[in-house]
Amino acid sequence: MTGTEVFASAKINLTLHVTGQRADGYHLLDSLVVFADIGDRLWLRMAQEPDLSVTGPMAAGVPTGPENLVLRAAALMGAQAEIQLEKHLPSAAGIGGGSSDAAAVLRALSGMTGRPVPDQGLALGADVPVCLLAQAAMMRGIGEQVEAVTDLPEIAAVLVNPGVEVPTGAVFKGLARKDNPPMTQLPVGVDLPGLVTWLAQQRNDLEAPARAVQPVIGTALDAIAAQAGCLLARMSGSGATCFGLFADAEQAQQAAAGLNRPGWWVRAVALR
Ligand SMILES: C[C@@](CO)(OP(=O)(O)O)[C@H](O)COP(=O)(O)OP(=O)(O)OC[C@H]1O[C@@H](n2ccc(N)nc2=O)[C@H](O)[C@@H]1O
Ligand SMILES: Nc1ncnc2c1ncn2[C@@H]1O[C@H](COP(=O)(O)OP(=O)(O)O)[C@@H](O)[C@H]1O
Repeated sequence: MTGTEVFASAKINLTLHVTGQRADGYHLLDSLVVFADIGDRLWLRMAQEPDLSVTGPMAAGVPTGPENLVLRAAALMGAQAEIQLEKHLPSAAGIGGGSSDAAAVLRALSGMTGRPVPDQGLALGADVPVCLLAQAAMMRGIGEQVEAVTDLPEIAAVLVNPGVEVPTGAVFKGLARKDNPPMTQLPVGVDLPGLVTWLAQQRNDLEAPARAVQPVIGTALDAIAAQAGCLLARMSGSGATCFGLFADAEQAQQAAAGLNRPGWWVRAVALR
């Protein structure tokens, strides 16, 4: 399909602290979010009726009806669009695939129609505002407070999804405590060693409940940590995708080769 092409990059929560819960059940977060140089590709154009086709290596199981977040994004913008979505990111994986797709459509349709995006797209999901920004950010509230972080170093990393889907709501429900401490202050102008030292003192509070739902997450984290040069291994979002950080792209690529297991999705990436 021809039309406007947009890119929806993978979102990675380098940290994810759950610091409270609102009366409506949504949790308060304190998270440092970055984006990878891999993602889904979309093409869209205005049409008489909404239409969606989903292709690509990770298309299996992705809804093609009006529940798909890209069609919900078009509806939120009051636009009729024909959309082709080429899925490269695993779904229900803690890397915001659907949210990033929705944000890419909101951004494109806002540009095409001149209409502002209502409420940063929060109605489509807590991860949509940060995906709309699509750059390193501190994310707070339930996800609606996003503040760009412009002085992070680029980080070589490997992403590993051990082939299981994790439903976000179930992981939040499994939290033992909802009132955990927030992140400590991120040092200004931090370099990679300083960032890794700081990250090692932060947490992903959803890791324990996600591992209870899918113990293979622990296997993935151990396998990443065992790769030569791995500086830090953590889970992103509500899982199951985990990441390892490395000093350079060559080490991340070697780690990716070492993590090749049947059914695992493994990619060497740059995070920024
Ligand atoms: C956990 C995070 C961290 O970035 O990432 P993912 O694991 O989805 O990638 C996000 O907060 C997920 O955002 P998103 O996937 O858009 O969530 P939503 O559709 O709004 O909510 C799905 C479910 O997660 C729970 N939820 C989500 C966000 C939040 N701040 N508190 C919650 O309790 C609610 O139970 C909700 O019903
Ligand atoms: N464009 C989309 N891409 C992937 N999943 C989608 C999309 N639209 C709706 N979904 C639904 O959203 C669920 C969560 O997918 P996703 O947004 O990738 O999760 P996460 O934010 O945990 O990575 C999927 O199981 C799928 O049914």
